[in-house]
Amino acid sequence: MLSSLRHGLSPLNILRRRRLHTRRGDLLNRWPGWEVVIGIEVHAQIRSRAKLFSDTLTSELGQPANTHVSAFDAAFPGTLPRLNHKCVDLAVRTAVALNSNVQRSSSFDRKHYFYFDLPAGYQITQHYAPVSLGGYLKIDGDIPIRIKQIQLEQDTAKLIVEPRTRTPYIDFNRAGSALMEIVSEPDLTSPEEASNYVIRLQRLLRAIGSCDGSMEKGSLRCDVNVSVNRPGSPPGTRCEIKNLNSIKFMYAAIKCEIQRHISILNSSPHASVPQETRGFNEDTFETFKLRSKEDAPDYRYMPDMNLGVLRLTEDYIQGIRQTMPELPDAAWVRLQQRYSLSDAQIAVLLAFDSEKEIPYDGEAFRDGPVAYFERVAALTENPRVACNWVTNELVGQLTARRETYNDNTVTAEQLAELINLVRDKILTRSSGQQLLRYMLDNPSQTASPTELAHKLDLIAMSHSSGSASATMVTPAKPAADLHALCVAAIEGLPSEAEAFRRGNKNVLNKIVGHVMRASRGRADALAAKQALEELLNDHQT
Ligand SMILES: Nc1ncnc2c1ncn2[C@@H]1O[C@H](COP(=O)(O)OP(=O)(O)OP(=O)(O)O)[C@@H](O)[C@H]1O
Ligand SMILES: [Mg+2]
Ligand SMILES: [Mg+2]
Repeated sequence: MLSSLRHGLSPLNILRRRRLHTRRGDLLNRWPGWEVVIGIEVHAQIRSRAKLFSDTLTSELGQPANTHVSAFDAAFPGTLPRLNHKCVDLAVRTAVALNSNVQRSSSFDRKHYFYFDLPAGYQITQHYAPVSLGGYLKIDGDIPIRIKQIQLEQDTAKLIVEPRTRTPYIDFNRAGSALMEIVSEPDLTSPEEASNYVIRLQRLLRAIGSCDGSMEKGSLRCDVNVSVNRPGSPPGTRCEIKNLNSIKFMYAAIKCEIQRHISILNSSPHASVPQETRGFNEDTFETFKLRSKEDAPDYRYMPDMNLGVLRLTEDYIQGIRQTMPELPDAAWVRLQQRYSLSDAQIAVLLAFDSEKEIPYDGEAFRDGPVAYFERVAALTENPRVACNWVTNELVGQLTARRETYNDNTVTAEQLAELINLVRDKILTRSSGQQLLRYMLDNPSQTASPTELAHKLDLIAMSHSSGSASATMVTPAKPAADLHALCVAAIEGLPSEAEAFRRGNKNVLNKIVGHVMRASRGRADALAAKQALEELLNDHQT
């Protein structure tokens, strides 16, 4: 423990680290006698308004087909590419966030293949000299997964096959949009780590605004390379599973592929896994062969002579470095240290934060949930309580309404005032929740929660007139109300009252429940309990 502390690890980190290492070990035991090696190529669509080499606007999913196409995107003869620097900015931003070495000079190459989705017959990519080399992304806190390179490339058109007539249709909206291919080294050792890597990468890309990270919308797609080997032997032959578009499918595909490799290798001492490119069948949850290494296309890579060398100055790279926002790992540490939030609270808050809208072309972000929480925390006394209101109540209610943070209409000032009303016992927690619901239903940036609480008759009943509620505001209904409700409850439940008087103290909860229901949540359970006890005991004497 001491030596770990000397290395700057908190006891919590040590625990987490131990758990991880045992977990890594446990996972290895799942396939006894085998080691698993995984490397992932992530294709991330760059969040830019214009495409990579034309000034056509990029499209959102669901926009009418073939409405975002320029002559260049459709490969009309005589059209020339012109590099969109906003895309370069965002790729460099990504490289910096991944601790990768941005190359002072890089270039573009043509990768040839013939398919309906590629009008020019080649894709412009960075084969020989990518924009960035090396780097790493930490998963599970402290396991670095090395990045091999980041390259810029064009996206293809979209092929849509009409299932009934099997007629292929092509939508060129996506053709020529900018992608970053982020290639990892083969450092991942289990499907869990692979999922974790992609989730972390997704979060990072969203935090810096270079990609919206949505696998559902196809803005983030993964090719996963899997091999297995005996411990101590060199890595086995990799198979690449193409185009996985959800974490769930990626996880299943890797598991299935590991088992397939192991059963091939177990089938005879001389068996070997053939190198293949495979697909994943989302219905059977199995991978299937697309092509073998022998029939792998010859891409005939060659430099694209229409594009010069991309040269970046040190000043430019430094400029991007200086505009980096806070990254998720740093935010985690800050939230922990400044506000003493629990791991669970931070996890929810950061997950919620990733719901914020991603601006285009690296424009400034609007404040997200973390900044919102911090404003609420500054106006209230207890950050943990503030965080609970943001993560449980606000997130909970927005989720129940099928909304996200971007739909939230309650200002930080309003939520803080509401929290303080509950803190001062002017509102019970349940009335606070009701008030929040009302405020979401009736958006108004100027409404005062205190006034609304009066208007809606939500002010807490208190058994003592000297309570905070009496000093802060004039309760619409005085403490007498609670008294009256307690009297009514005792009258309404005579046998329970009798049981209590005979010494059955548990029955009091039932009477309290009655009062709480009758008060529509305005009564404080503890105050009701005390008032009932006083009444029942008084009557006894
Ligand atoms: N033995 C192995 N087992 C699993 N993954 C591996 C192994 N060797 C390499 N990889 C991974 O395979 C991926 C190779 O990607 P890379 O883009 O370099 O080449 P490629 O797949 O041949 O090219 P393309 O971009 O045309 O698909 C990397 O993520 C790398 O980490
Ligand atoms: Mg690749
Ligand atoms: Mg590949």
